[in-house]
Amino acid sequence: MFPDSSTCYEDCKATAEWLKAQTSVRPLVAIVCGSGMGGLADMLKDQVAFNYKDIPNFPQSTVHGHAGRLVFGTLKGRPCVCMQGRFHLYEGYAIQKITLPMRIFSLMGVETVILTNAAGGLNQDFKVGDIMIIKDHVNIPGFAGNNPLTGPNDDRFGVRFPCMSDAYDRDLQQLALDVGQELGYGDFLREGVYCVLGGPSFETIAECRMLHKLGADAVGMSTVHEVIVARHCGMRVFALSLITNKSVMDYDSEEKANHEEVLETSRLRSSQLQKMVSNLVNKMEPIKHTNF
Ligand SMILES: O=P(O)(O)O[C@H]1O[C@H](CO)[C@@H](O)[C@H]1O
Ligand SMILES: Nc1nc2[nH]cnc2c(=O)[nH]1
Repeated sequence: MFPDSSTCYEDCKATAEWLKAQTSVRPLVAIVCGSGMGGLADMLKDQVAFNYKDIPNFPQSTVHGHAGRLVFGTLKGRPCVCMQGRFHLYEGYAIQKITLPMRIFSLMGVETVILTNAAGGLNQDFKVGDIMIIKDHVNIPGFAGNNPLTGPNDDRFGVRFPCMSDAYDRDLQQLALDVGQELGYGDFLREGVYCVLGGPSFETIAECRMLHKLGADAVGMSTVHEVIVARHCGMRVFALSLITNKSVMDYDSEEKANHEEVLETSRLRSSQLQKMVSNLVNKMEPIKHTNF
């Protein structure tokens, strides 16, 4: 239940210092690539990349569609770091371990985190290929006490009881909507509530019906844990879901959720996702620094 020692402040600091010694890039923005969305990292210029296996204290990616590389570079002239592959609870890592990169990024000076994910569409108005800007979340593992902040609180990261009603930055949500409209994406741009489950099994029909009734528009197995830790460290958060499949809500349906469809939808939307994220990064106001 409690974090293991490899997730403590000193180890996060050691990894942040190790990375800072390997690259002169001082990222202000971190981008986390969802399943099949690793192409987002290709947008970075002057890349310096590390395999996760070479980074001290970093977990390894085990999921198809998550390459396991940390890529530094610039996007529209702004220093960024991109996780080409994230970690999920179902891979067997402690929840504190899968969120460790957020703390390392914070210690490196990152101010804004952009998270992307592939998700099933619970909202019946959503279509496969829709991009949903996340305005809120439902943390089902958290209901059972599986929260990444479980254990002793280290005040050097943040407060014991962080607020989550402002988890998703409203200005960035509006900016993303504007950017999407300008790009002509209005037909497939949505807003909604993301629900995280532990996975790796996809949902039953009864579970999908229940989650929809609870107020969730999309369901997945990631992001929320990272958001909680990023907010705990005081970073600004923007997140989006690509609706890669429609959640099965009907006993007459022949549809079956599967990871191949998830990856294929991500591939088909990769160019629009890249344009949206790069334009968002280009237009977002810096928090403290004025030199980018
Ligand atoms: O959330 P990301 O990493 O995009 O991955 C999503 O896609 C996988 C299922 O196909 C699950 O890991 C789910 O969480
Ligand atoms: N839990 C869950 N995760 C997903 N990731 C992509 N699609 C889905 C889905 O339908 N359910």
